[in-house]
Amino acid sequence: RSSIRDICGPEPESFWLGNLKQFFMRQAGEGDFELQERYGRIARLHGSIGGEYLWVADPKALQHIYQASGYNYAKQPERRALSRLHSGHGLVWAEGEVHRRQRKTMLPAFGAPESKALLPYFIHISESLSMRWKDILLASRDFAKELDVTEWLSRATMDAIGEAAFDCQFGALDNGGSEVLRAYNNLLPMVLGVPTTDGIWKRDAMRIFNSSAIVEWIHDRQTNDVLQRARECEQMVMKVAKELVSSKAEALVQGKGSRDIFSLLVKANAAEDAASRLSDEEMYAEMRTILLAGHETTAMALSWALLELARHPEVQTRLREEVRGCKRGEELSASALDSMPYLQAVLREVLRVHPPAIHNFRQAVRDDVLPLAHPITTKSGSVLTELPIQKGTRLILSIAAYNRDPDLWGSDPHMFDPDRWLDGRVKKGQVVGMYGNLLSFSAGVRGCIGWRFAIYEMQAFLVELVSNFEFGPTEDLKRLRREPCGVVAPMLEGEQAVQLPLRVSLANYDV
Ligand code: HEM
Repeated sequence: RSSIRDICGPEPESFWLGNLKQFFMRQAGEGDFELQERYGRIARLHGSIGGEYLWVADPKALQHIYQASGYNYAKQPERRALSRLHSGHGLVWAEGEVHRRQRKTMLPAFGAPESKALLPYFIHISESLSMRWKDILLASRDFAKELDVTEWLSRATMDAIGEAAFDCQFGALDNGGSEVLRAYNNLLPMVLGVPTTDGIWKRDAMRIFNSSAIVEWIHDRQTNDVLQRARECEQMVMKVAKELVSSKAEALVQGKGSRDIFSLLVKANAAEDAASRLSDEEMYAEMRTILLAGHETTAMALSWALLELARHPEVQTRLREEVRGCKRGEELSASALDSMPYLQAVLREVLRVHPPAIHNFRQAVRDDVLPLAHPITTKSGSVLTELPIQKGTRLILSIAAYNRDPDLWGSDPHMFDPDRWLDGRVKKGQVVGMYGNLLSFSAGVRGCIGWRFAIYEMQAFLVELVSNFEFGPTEDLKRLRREPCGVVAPMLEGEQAVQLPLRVSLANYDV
């Protein structure tokens, strides 16, 4: 018998989909916030055709799963199989020993000094974006224009990944980039898609095989538009990956190593003993992984940041004043960024309210007992301070709900208010997440390897854009939706494309 059958949760809407339609076919996080409101931090959800999930937002339980349990909570097999479609057998896909080996080789490229050394790349790309926008605004009637900022940020973060991760000029800002890069644009929303009843059912029903190898075998024999696009993308990027791996290896032999992520990875791999070294196939997969994991996530986080600045002009003005006061025309340095507390507070608040990924999906590898920070009362009336978990239990770890827990972030967790980070409202103590105790970068052995890279990149972009431009809302924002499609993407009601139209104008220099 399932150990979670006695846990409270909503009644299933249907046998075919359980609660999955009401949970997933909403704007990002709405299903989570409703469970949080009604059941607290632990709930049971019904999956398709009799399946079930344990939904977890309790900080102590999450800390146990992410931090203390190592590989005891593995990725769900059918989700791993999906990740193979967009990034191959690389780090996002790998489990257990294979993951440990891949991650050990990749870690040195993502350390604190290595990430800090990438700041000049990010400054350079953010200035290029700024110049493009200035050209557009200066040519417009009142130096203001409605721009789809997500489209621009997607291109800019693609160029940033190109330079900082691969030492390649992708040219996405200048000319939309090559065929490969255009294929990567919006790949996640395309492959994982805005949830539909059909899509949710098909994805969840794969659960019955309980094997990523079988689901991958099925994917390899299916044809549909999504799989076709994923395959084309793979073929295109593999060509580039092969060239890149051999040119980096050649540069290393000639002693011409560079500081980009991939050069460091090739170097670290060459230093490994033969048994733990990444194969060529794995290196190609890591390139695809970094391209995808490091591109859309940052573009979306920056988009939500500009949206919140547009909605909160007082935050925008205060941030601009701090940035201009600290920067004073000098080249931006990491220590200058550290001297901007409001910038740090704004960035943390954006990542708290708008985490680009809102769930992690896991499965218990063995029987376990979850400790709970907040006791729960079961359907039969027992009060539990810890929860037994049976091997095979499927869990939905809610980044969205944890990031809005009133016990951790203050009594108004749904409000965007950077001041909570400065006035003591944010609770200190139990550490679950890796940046500001947020779960936005996940945590533990599978936590985001690129989080420092992302933080430097986003800081560089925010400093450049806020000091030069003013952001305001547009009429279209009345139709704005936060769509969960691999990453949380802005879309407009009734339209399919990822987009965020904001009014952008030149910022006043007298302020
Ligand atoms: C705002 C930006 C970012 C956010 C919010 C973010 C978030 C995350 C999250 C939640 C995970 C865990 C996924 C899971 O376990 O299923 C993850 C993993 C990962 N991220 Fe990031 N990420 C960001 C930027 C980046 C960047 C810039 C890079 C690389 C340059 C990167 C590379 C990776 C990789 C390789 C993994 C897999 C780690 C592993 O499984 O060991 N991410 N990220």
